[in-house]
Amino acid sequence: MVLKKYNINPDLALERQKCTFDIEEIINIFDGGKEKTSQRRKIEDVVLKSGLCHDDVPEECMSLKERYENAVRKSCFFSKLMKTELQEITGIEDFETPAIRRIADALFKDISPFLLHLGMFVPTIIGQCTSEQLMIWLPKALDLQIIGGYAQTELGHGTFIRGLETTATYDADTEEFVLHTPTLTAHKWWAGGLGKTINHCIVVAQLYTKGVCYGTHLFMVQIRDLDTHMPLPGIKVGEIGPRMGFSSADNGFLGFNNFRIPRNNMLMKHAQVQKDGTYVKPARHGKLTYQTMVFVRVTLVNEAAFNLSKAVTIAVRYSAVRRQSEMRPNEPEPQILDYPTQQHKLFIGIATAHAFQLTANWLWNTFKSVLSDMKKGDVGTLPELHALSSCLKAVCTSDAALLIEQCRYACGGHGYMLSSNLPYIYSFVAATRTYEGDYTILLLQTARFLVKAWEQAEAGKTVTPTVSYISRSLKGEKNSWRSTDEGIIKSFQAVAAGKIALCVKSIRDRMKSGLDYEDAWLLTTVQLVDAAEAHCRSVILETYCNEVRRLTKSSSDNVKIVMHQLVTLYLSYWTLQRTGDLLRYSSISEKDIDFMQRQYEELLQHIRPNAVALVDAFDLRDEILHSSLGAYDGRVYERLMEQAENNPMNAEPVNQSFHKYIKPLLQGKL
Ligand SMILES: CC/C=C\C/C=C\C/C=C\C/C=C/C=C/C(=O)SCCNC(=O)CCNC(=O)[C@H](O)C(C)(C)COP(=O)(O)OP(=O)(O)OC[C@H]1O[C@@H](n2cnc3c(N)ncnc32)[C@H](O)[C@@H]1OP(=O)(O)O
Ligand SMILES: Cc1cc2nc3c(=O)[nH]c(=O)nc-3n(C[C@H](O)[C@H](O)[C@H](O)COP(=O)(O)OP(=O)(O)OC[C@H]3O[C@@H](n4cnc5c(N)ncnc54)[C@H](O)[C@@H]3O)c2cc1C
Repeated sequence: MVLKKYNINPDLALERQKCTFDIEEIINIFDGGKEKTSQRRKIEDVVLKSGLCHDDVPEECMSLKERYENAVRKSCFFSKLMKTELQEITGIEDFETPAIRRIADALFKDISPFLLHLGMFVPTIIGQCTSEQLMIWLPKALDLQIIGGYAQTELGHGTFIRGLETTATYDADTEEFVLHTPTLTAHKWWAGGLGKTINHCIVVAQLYTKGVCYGTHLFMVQIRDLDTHMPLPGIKVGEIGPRMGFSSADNGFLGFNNFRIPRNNMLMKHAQVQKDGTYVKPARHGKLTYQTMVFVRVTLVNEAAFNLSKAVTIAVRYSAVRRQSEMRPNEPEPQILDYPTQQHKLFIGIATAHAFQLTANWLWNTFKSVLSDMKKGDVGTLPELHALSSCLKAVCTSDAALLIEQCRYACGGHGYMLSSNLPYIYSFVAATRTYEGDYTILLLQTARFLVKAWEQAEAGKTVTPTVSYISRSLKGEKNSWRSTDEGIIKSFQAVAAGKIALCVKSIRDRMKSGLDYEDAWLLTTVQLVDAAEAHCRSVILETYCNEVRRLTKSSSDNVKIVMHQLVTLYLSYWTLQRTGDLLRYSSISEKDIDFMQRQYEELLQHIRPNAVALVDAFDLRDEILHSSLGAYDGRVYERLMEQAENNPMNAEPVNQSFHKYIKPLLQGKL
C-alpha cells in the first residue's frame, strides 16, 4: 500500500497539543535507551526506503496463492536486506531482534513463511546441537543456504508430546535413523513454512534403539531437494488448508515412509545415541529438549504487548477523529474518545501494553539468566522459568486477544474492515493463545509448580522469590487491604495463596475420600487453572509496578506522573474485576471498593488529555500499523474512500456476473 500524504486531521492535531509530557522520553524507556531508539529508527528507515513494503494490490484483495507468493518474495528480499544493506548502511553489527521484529510487520500484514526459520529452527539448532553439529548447520541456517521449520505437532496430538507417534528407529548396521509415520494421525500437522517453503525441518519423533523406546527426541531432516525443491523420496508434504489467520505462513503436513537420515542428524547436545546404538540419557534434566518451546513462550509475551500496542494505537487515534451522537442537545457531536465507556474500553489497553512489555523484558532477562545457569551445569532455576513462562504466555496472549477484540468493538463498523488491520492483529494473537502450548495446559503446568511450592513451604523449605508469598501465607500473615501499589499487590498475592491453599485442600480431601492422586488432581483442575491465573496476575502486577519505578527513576516529573497514572489504572481495573476474590481472600471492604471505583473513573479523566500522545509514544509507523483507521494523520474517511475506490472489485463498472446471471434472471431467461 502506498500511503498518500494528507494534512493532519485537526482533532488529532489538537489532541497532540494537549500532551503534558515528552513523548520521546517514554519511547526511549520502552526501547531501552536513546541509543536503542536511534538504532531501531535507522533499521526502520532502511527497510522502508527499500521499496519492499510496496504491494500493487492490497494484501487482503489477493488470492491465498498470490498472498503466499508475495510473502515469499518479500521474505527473500528482506532476508537479503538483513544480510547485506541493513548491516552496511546502518553500521549496526548486532541487530536487535525487537527492531527487526517490529519492522517485519511493515512487510507482512499477515505472516512471513520464514517466521519459523528464525523463530524456532535457528533457536533449536543453537539450543540442541553439539558444537560439531552447530558448526555444520548454524552457518548455513543463518546464511539462508538452508531454510527450516519445527515439526512437532501431529494430526492426532499437539498438547501431549509423549503421545506423538512418528518413530525414529536406529539401524546400527547403517548408522542411520529410519523415520516413519505409522498411522494417519502420526502425520506432522501445522508446522509453519512446511507446506511449500522450507527444505529442512526439525522433526520430533519417538526414538527407538536396541528395541527400546526412549521417548521424543529431535532430528534434523532434509525434506526437499535443494535445487529442484521437490520432496525427497519417502516424504509426503503439503499445505494443510485455509485458516483463520496465518494465511501466508504455509502451515503444512508431513509424512515419512521409512525415510533414512544419518545418525548424526539426531540433535545430541543433551541425549546421544552412540554408533552401536547405546542410548546415553541427558545428564541434567529430562525436559531439555523442550527448551525451544520455553524460548518461544518467552517471546510470545512480547508479541502480546506489541500487537496490543498496535491495536490500541489504531483505536485511540480513530476515537479521537470519530464524532458521534450528542452529550447535550444542540451541542456539537463529541469525539467518541470523550465517552467514559470508550475510555474504559481503551485506556486499559494502553496500560496493559505497558504492563506486558515491561513483563516481557523482565521475563527475557530471567530466561537469559537461567540459560547462563544451565551453561554452568545448574538446572535448578529451570522449573521456575517453566512455570513463569507458561503462565505468562497463557495469560498475556489471552488478555491481549480480548483487548484487541475490544479495540475492534471500539471502532464500530469500520473496525470490521480488513483495512483497519484489527481483524488481522486479532487473528494472529488469537492463535498465540493456542500454539506453543494451549492456555489451559500451560496454566496447569504452573499449577503443578505452585502445589509443589506449597508443599515445600509447608515442610519449612525456602521457596523461590515469585512464590515467597506462599511462605508468608503459611506463617499466618493476615492481609490488610491498602489501596497503595504495594498494598494491592499483597492482596492479589493473598488471593493467589488462598486459591492454592484451596486446591491443596481439595486434592487432599479427595484423596482422603479414597481417590488416587491423579483423580484427585483431575477433579481439582478447574480450581488449579484459576489458582495459576491468580498467581500470574500477581506476578504481572508486581513486575509492572517494580519496572515502572525502576525505569522512571531519572525521568522527568511529567513522565513519572503519566506512567504512574497508568500503573494505578491497571491496579484499579484488576481490583474492580476481581472484587469477588478480594472480598473472599483479602480484607477489602465495600467502602474500599467504592473508593477504587471512583479512583478508576477519575483516572480515566486524568489520562484522557494524554491518550493520543500515549499511543504516539508506542512510536509505530504507519507502514507497521497498516491501518486505514489508525494512521498518524488521522485521515480516516479519506483513506476508507481511497481504498474503496482502489478496490479491484471497482475496476470495472459492471461485473461480468451481471450479464451471465443477473440479467438472465431479471429477464426470466436463466
Ligand atoms: C524471532 C522470533 C520472533 C517472533 C516470534 C513470533 C512468533 C512465534 C513463533 C512461531 C509461531 C508459530 C509457531 C508455533 C509453533 C508451535 O506451536 S510448536 C509446538 C508447541 N507445542 C506445545 O507447546 C505442546 C504443549 N505441551 C507441552 O509443552 C508439554 O508436553 C506438557 C503438556 C506441558 C507436559 O508434557 P509431559 O507430559 O511430557 O510432561 P509432564 O509429565 O506433564 O511433566 C513432567 C515434568 O516436566 C516439566 N516440564 C514440562 N515441560 C517443561 C518445559 N518446557 N521445561 C521444563 N520443564 C518442563 C513438568 O513441569 C514436570 O515437572 P515436575 O512436576 O517437576 O515433574
Ligand atoms: C497458527 C498455528 C501455528 C502452529 N505452528 C506450529 C508449528 O510450527 N509447529 C508445531 O509443531 N505445531 C504448531 N502448531 C500446533 C500447536 O502447537 C498446537 O495446536 C497446540 O499446542 C495445541 O495442541 P492441540 O492442537 O493438540 O490441541 P488439543 O490438545 O487437542 O486441545 C484441544 C482442547 O483440549 C484441551 N485439553 C487437551 N489436553 C488436556 C488436558 N490434559 N487437560 C485438560 N484439557 C486438555 C485443551 O485445553 C483444548 O481446549 C500451530 C498451531 C497453530 C494454531
